[in-house]
Amino acid sequence: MATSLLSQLRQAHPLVVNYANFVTPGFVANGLNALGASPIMTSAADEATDLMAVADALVINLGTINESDKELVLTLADAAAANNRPIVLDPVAVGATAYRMRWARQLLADYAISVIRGNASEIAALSGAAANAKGIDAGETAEDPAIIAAHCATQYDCTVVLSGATDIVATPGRVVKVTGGSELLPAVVGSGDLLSSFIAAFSAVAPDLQTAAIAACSVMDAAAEFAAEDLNQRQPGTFAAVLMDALTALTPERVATIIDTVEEFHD
Ligand SMILES: Nc1ncnc2c1ncn2[C@@H]1O[C@H](COP(=O)(O)OP(=O)(O)OP(=O)(O)O)[C@@H](O)[C@H]1O
Ligand SMILES: Cc1ncsc1CCO
Ligand SMILES: [Mg+2]
Repeated sequence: MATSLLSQLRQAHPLVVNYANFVTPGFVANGLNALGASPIMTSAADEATDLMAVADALVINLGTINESDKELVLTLADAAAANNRPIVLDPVAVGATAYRMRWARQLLADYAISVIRGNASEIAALSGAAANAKGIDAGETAEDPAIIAAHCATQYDCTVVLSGATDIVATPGRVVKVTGGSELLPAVVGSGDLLSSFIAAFSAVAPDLQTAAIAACSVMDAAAEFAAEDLNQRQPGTFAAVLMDALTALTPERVATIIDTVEEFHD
C-alpha cells in the first residue's frame, strides 16, 4: 500500500505549502523534494490565498509561531478549507507554554484539522494527559502511547500520529503501529517536522488520511534504515545528508520489505 502510494506521489508531485518554523525549513524542503513532492514555504499573508488555490495540502508547524504571523496562518487555513485541502498540524512543544497551547487549541477549534503529528509529550499534552517534556523532545508519558493517541484522535475527531520508536497512527476507533526506522532519526532536529510534511504530501494521493499517515511513517522509517546502514549513533550530521540520498533512491519494493504494521481497535 505505502508501496504504490510512493509511485503515485512521485507521479503527482504534490505541492505542499509549509508554514514552517525558522529552525528546519531547509531540511524540510530538501526532504520533500527528495521524496518526490514539491515544497513551498511562505511568510506573506498577501499571497496565502493564491498559494492555497494551487496547493495540494498545508502544514502548520507551531515551532516558532508568533503573533505577527497570525494573519498569514489564519489566511492559509481559511484558504485550505475553502479549497478542501487537508491541514496537518505539528504542535511543536505544545505542552511547554500556555501560548503554544492556546494557538493549537484555537486552530483545532476553528478549523477541520486533518492530521495532528507530534511526539509523545506533545500528543499527551494536547489530550490533557500528564507529560514531563520541557522543550521539543518527547520526554516520558505515564500512559500507553497508543491509548493517548486514540484519545487524542477521538477528542479532536481527526487522524493523530504520535511519533517515536514506534509510530502510532490513530483515527477514531482504529490504531495502527508502524515499526522500523533508526535511532539516528530523533538525533536530527527536524525529522519530526519532515514527517509532518510527508503526511501532507501523501494526503494528496492516498484514499484517506490514515492511509496517508501510515505511508508517510513507513517511507520515513524505510529511508532511515537505508541511510543508517553504514553509520553509527555518533554520525547524525552525516545521517541527515544521507537521508536525503536514501529518500531519493527509495523504491516501493524496499519500503515493502522493511516495514511492519500492526492494527488494533480502540473504543
Ligand atoms: N527511538 C527511535 N527509534 C527510531 N525512530 C525514532 C525514534 N524516535 C523517533 N523516531 C522517528 O523519528 C522521526 C521524528 O519523530 P520524533 O518523535 O523524534 O519527532 P519530533 O520530536 O517532533 O522531532 P523534531 O521536533 O526534532 O522534528 C519519526 O519518523 C519517528 O518514527
Ligand atoms: C528546536 C526547535 N525550536 C522550535 S522549532 C524547532 C525544531 C523542531 O521542531
Ligand atoms: Mg517536533
